[in-house]
This record gives sequence, C-alpha cells and structure tokens, in this order.
Amino acid sequence: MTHAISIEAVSKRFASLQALDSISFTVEHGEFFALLGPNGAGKTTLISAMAGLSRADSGRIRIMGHDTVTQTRDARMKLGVVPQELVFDPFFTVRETLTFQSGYFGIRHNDAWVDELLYKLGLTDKANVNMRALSGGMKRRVMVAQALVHRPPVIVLDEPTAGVDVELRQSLWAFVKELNAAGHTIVLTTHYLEEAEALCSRIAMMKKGRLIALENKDTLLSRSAAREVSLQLSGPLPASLQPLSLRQQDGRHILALPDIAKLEQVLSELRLAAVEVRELSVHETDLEQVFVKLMHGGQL
Ligand SMILES: Nc1ncnc2c1ncn2[C@@H]1O[C@H](COP(=O)(O)OP(=O)(O)OP(=O)(O)O)[C@@H](O)[C@H]1O
Repeated sequence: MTHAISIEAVSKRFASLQALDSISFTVEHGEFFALLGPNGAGKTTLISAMAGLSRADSGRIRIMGHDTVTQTRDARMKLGVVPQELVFDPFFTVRETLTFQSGYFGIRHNDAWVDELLYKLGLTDKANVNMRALSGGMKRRVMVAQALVHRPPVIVLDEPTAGVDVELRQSLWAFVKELNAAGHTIVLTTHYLEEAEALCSRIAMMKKGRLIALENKDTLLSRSAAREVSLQLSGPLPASLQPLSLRQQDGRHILALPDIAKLEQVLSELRLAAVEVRELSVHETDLEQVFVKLMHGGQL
C-alpha cells in the first residue's frame, strides 16, 4: 500500500552542515501530522526536498507513491505547499495570483474553484486588490489558497502561524481542520508543541537534522510518571549515571528514572561529560515535559 508521504533515509548537507541526517518516516492518508523542531532543525529543508524544489543528497521521497526526483511533476501535483515566506508578485491582484499559479501547474483555470477558495479564506472582497496592498495576514491567506489551486490531496504548511495574530491563527486552523476532515493529508511544521498537540495525531520531532522522536499524540499526552529512558549516545555512559542503567540494548542505554525531573539531571550530566545524545525516547512518561524541555531549553 502506498503512503501519502514516504521519506526514506533522506540526507542533505550544506557545506559542513548536515541539514538532514538520514530521516525516515511515513505519513498515512488522511493523517494530520506535525513536524516539530527548533530553528535550524531542518524542517524547511525537508519540505523543500518534498516539493522537489531542492534535491536530497541521498534517500528517497515519495508523495502518494510518486518519487519526487524521477516523477517530479506527478509528485508535485499531489502536493500543496504553503511556504514560510510570503512569495508573490506584488503587482498581481489576488485573483491573478491564483490564476498564475493554476498556469504553473498546467491546469485549466477554474473560476468556480478559485471563487470557492476565496470565499472560504475570507478573500472574496479582495479578489481584485493588488497583493502589495494586502495586510500580512491577508497575504498569508492568499498563500494558502495558492497552495490549493490544483486540489492536492497532501498539504504541507511550513509554520503558517508564525507572526500571525490570534484571530487569523484560529481561522486558519479551522480551515485546515476542515480540509483534513474532507480527507486531505496535512503536514504542519511548527515550533510550538501546543499547536502540534491541538491539531495533529502524530508528532515527529527534529533537531539538528535528525529525527529524534516520533510519537502518537496520545502517548505524548500521557501523564504517567517516567519509568524508562532509552538513549543512543556518542560515547560511553558517564560513571555518575551508571547506577541508573538498567541494560544496554541495540547500542542504546536504557536508564530507569524515578521521575521526569531526573531526566534533566541526566541530560546535564551528559553535557558535562561532552557526550552527545543522538536519540532519546521515553516510555510511559510525561513526554510533553520532555518536549518542552527540548524545545525551550535546547537540552539535547
Ligand atoms: N541554502 C542553504 N545553504 C546553506 N545552509 C542552509 C541552506 N538552507 C538551510 N540551511 C541551513 O540548514 C539548517 C536547517 O535549516 P532549515 O531552514 O531547514 O531549518 P528549520 O527547521 O526549517 O528552521 P526554522 O524553524 O528556523 O525555519 C540550518 O542550519 C540552516 O542555516
């Protein structure tokens, strides 16, 4: 069975920087999936490779079964991308922007569909206004409409709520939820755990080009006490942490933790010992706190 998105061992370097380091995961049809990670994690680089705008150095990406390199056009037709940056011609009207985008996809311009998009995004009375005369929030809405002109089954939104006011954020989310309910697969990148939690069923966490966790939201939201943490490390487990070690398994250290506060201490001792955490997973724990710590404290 094909996945909506399949990412297999995708890597990309920019000079000495490993922007993507063997990333693999799949997104299923109709899922609402979050890519969560701090600045520089590699989210935009991955999306750009998904959209065929740049090439990974190795690995394979398929959108609805179409390889983004060998079947670029087929893959692109299945994918709508709302970019982080507002990219448009300032002299086009809103309608012309959408018409132009239809041409880009080589599809016949469909006025009824464009009108419906304008209506759903609250842009009907702006259809003939030049893009440069719109507010930032309105421009953002046009970007969303633009991503949908070719009716893609898979939609990727790259931090669509960055710098957006609360009202627009809520109306955008309502719209995206509606798309998901209508069967579209949605991938959203965000810095905010709360946003990922509120909307998505699965959350992938990236940091420094690596996928460090992939969890169901329910697991993420479980509030039970920490029991075990599995760590893949760049070096040996420091002596100070040996008493916590339960076992080693597949190159990972499994530690027993009485509570989540202990994890902070473990991470800080690893930092002191200059041992890098390559992968971390926590079982039966308050993962939200772990994620918050990772995002805000930059602990890994
Ligand atoms: N064209 C490029 N040339 C060189 N380095 C790049 C290029 N594009 C991205 N990078 C670097 O690759 C890393 C990943 O960047 P990317 O934009 O993918 O991260 P991100 O997770 O999307 O971050 P943000 O949340 O800030 O958008 C960063 O260190 C960035 O500086």
